[in-house]
Amino acid sequence: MGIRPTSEKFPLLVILNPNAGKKNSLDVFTKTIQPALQQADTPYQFIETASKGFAQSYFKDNVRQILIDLVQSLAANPAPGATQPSGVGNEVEATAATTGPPEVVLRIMVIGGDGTVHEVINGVLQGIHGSSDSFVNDNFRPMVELSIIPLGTGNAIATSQGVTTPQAALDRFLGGKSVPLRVVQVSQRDTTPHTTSNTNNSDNTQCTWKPLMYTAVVNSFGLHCATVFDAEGLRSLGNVRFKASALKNIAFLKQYQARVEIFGSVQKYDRLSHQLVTDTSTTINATTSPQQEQQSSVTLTGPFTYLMLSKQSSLEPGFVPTPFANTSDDWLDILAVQNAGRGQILDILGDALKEGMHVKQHEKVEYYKAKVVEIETPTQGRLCVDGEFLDVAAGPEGRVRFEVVSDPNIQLFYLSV
Ligand SMILES: Nc1ncnc2c1ncn2[C@@H]1O[C@H](COP(=O)(O)OP(=O)(O)OP(=O)(O)O)[C@@H](O)[C@H]1O
Repeated sequence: MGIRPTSEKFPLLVILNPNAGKKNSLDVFTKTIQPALQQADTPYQFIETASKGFAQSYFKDNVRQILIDLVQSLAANPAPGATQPSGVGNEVEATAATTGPPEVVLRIMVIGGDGTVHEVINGVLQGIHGSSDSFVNDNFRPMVELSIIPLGTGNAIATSQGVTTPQAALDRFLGGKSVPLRVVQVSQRDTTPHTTSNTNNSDNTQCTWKPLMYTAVVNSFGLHCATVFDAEGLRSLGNVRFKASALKNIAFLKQYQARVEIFGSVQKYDRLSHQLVTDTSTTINATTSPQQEQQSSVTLTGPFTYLMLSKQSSLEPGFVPTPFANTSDDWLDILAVQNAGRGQILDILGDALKEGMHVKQHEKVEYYKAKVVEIETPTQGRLCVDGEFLDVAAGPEGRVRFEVVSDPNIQLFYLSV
């Protein structure tokens, strides 16, 4: 995919999905974003996605060269007082980086929705770590700063930061402030005996995990997953497609069989004190034995009506299913509703539309903050992972693991706020 920025074009890459949301992103870019960038004297390279998967492939194929160009450009023209960037892989000779980490910031403006952001994140990480020689390490660790212009349907990441219009997002970008954007690794049980050192022993046998992708928004099972799945086929309805799909799935409400296990540290929402309470018996510390680490701290046996594992508090303006979720913390927020009837789930979702009242009010709502969660379904099941779908095999071999990543070589992302 030919286009990539050259050093004189830095510091900004703009990637635009013309198919997102109301399909007006190109228009908004031309009328609002482009003039503002020109006025702010911000040079940029523009990339328009041509199809689903384009953004991911683009970054997978090009991010290495993009970073090399950026490092060379910074080395040739260092900002006054800036730390010199050190080398990337073998291509760039290490420069005299003697104090502090290299300050290499790759800025990417994403014009579209959460699906496009998901592709950018996964493409960047595949490009950096996909080949045998990952070139990001303690000596070279760039920041990847995302500025999201919310022109998708839900825009969960931007909405969770209180940004609901392109102009507000543009103002945040121009303001230059950013916070960490933490991602969740999604892995599936690897039944072939070899590879990763990432082990867990949830059923008392040695188990390895095959990383599948990273998510930054929401993973779900049950009603929410079915709603997103059916809404894909209703794209022609525009933004009301989620409501139409949700109503259909509530009318024909199903309960979804699964077993959910939370490992390690857990906080649970306590409806009496109205706060999150840490279960100290689950806290992992120096005295925790490997056996204790491998036992689940919480097990939910279902059946589930609604199950959501989220890094964002809001999925669209006003809809706040996981009100304590924080883009920048290292927790994964879990909303679990087991075996609820139609009236109960309507009440719960109605209150989630009132800025997250459901957590305070409904006995059927369980709310946790966790680090590692595993899901297993007794029959073939479907998970929604940032708007994509993962069909999982029945039983232990289809088990899926969600883990907020602590590896600094993965946690490269920042968000303009
Ligand atoms: N040029 C294109 N043509 C068709 N689909 C595209 C194109 N570029 C990207 N896509 C796909 O469009 C899908 C929807 O994009 P995106 O998520 O950005 O918008 P959305 O679904 O409207 O918003 P949100 O995810 O915030 O609800 C993504 O799966 C993305 O891969």
